[in-house]
Amino acid sequence: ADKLPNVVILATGGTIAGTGATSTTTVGYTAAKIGVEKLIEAVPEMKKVANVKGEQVFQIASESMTNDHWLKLAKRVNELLKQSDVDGIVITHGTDTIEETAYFLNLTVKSKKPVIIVGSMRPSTAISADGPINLYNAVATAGSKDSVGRGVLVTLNDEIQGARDVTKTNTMTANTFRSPELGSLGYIVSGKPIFYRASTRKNTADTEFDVSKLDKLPAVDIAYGSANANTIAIDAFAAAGDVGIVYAGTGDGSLANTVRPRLTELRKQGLQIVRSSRVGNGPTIRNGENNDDETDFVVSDTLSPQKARILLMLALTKTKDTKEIQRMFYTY
Ligand SMILES: NC(=O)CC[C@H](N)C(=O)O
Repeated sequence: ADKLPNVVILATGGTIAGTGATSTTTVGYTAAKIGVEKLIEAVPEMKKVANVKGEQVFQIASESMTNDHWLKLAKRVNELLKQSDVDGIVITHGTDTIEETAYFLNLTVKSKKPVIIVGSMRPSTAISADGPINLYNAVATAGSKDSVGRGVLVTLNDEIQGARDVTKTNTMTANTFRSPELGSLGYIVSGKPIFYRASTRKNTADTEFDVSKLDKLPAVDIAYGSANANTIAIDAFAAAGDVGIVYAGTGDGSLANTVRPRLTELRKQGLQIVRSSRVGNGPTIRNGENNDDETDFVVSDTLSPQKARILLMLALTKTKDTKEIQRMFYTY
């Protein structure tokens, strides 16, 4: 018989480690309560698909995830994946920012070995809690040779999503994770991942980013467009010393005539401006709703504002050149 793969579970908190007052409490529970050993004990079936070890890296609700947490996590993942006795990693995580951590690691993990991020929508104490099956599926996926070289994956609800395109689409339901338009990558059927597609964008071992020597990331924030838009938020970001702003514009990243001149001015002062969209689907197109060559802005392509923030931070660790940064947004 084949030897079982070695999978390390890095626990960070979230609802998967949450507890509610009663078995019918599915909203209004407390996230990030249960430790990694308890999570592992709750799913003895995992031992049939992998040798599992656990590490508690943080114990937080994922809305409180920071750049510093990401740097620490990426460094630990890279350390572990260098070990010949580690075949794959599972990260348990709150669902609110799972897609951001997944994309950050998709750009900063320097290995083709599987990295799977998993969470749950119901706390561990709920009837039909989704955490245990999600964790089992994640461990099976992390231990599978079929998962090698596919970038960081998010697995919930028997589905496999790619880090670049996945997003939380529903505040409450178990099937909240989708990759709208561009599609999920596959399913997990009775503990076996089955892949149907892959993103054409570069990831993990094939990226140009290296955070191993960084202890901080460039300051980048997101401003949100709407009717009656003003410059209060972007002025504050600039005053606070941000080096980049992602503007979640309306439609195809369109900018109100009350906003465009100020963004253009900030670009001249050296801030990097990425034009993205609040719509959630479709590309923000270069020289579409704005003359980006003239204003010297970058467009986010199909990245959501929250993922554009991540790529802009990493891009700014390498270059300040707009053309180069735009190339990165078409590469990752
Ligand atoms: N379903 C969840 O995991 C949400 C709980 C919490 N807000 C978090 O993201 O950690």
